[in-house]
Amino acid sequence: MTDPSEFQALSASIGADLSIDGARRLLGYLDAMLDENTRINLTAVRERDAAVRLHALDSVALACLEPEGGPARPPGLALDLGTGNGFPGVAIACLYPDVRVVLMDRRLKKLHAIQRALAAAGFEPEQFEIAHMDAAAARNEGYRARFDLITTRAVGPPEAVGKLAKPLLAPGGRFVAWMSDETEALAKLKCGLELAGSAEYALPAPADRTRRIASYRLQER
Ligand SMILES: C[S@@+](CC[C@H](N)C(=O)[O-])C[C@H]1O[C@@H](n2cnc3c(N)ncnc32)[C@H](O)[C@@H]1O
Repeated sequence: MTDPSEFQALSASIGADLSIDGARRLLGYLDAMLDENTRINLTAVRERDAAVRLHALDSVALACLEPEGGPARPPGLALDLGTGNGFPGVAIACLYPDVRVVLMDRRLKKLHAIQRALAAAGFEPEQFEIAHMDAAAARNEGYRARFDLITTRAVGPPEAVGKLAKPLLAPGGRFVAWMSDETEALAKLKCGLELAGSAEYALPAPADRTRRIASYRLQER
């Protein structure tokens, strides 16, 4: 059973710098989310060791991008678009304790389950905002040009999700997408975002797979 110091070492092994407190908080959330998952379908990954790697470790890979492609400094306001089970949004809060994270999804039941898991794991509610909406409507709901960081994992192809994210990015903000190693990190997305950096990393057993994360910024004209 992976404990916080082991998880901190796993994070370091893929190039992600996570504090011991961040590791403790993230594993606490993972356990609470897996408990919620016994009642509402949040993830198909039910076994803890696999979930530690496929959800928690994969999410902290965000920090592998710094400083080139990711946030050069902790982002002020971040959005996890299509948060589902709370990953990678909750990991952003554990990597950057001063950041406020908007967890957005169109499925209310999932958002309620995330809220219960956050409370059970002892997170301060002020660090999060729960946004129940389709991301396509977010620009008209007060979220236009607001975010320093927008993450998306397992929601759709970067081209499609980038189109939803672009109007929500603040100047200088980054759109970060997770992909399998077979998916190419495109130099430009059709919506007008360009590649700022990418990283490849291997998730250890029992996950055993290579992953890629890519960061995009608004294209300069
Ligand atoms: C497969 S889950 C991914 C969950 C989590 N991000 C992860 O990496 O495990 C995809 C989630 O995206 C949400 N979603 C898909 N399209 C969306 C949209 N346009 N706006 C808001 N949420 C969306 C779905 O409701 C679902 O909860």
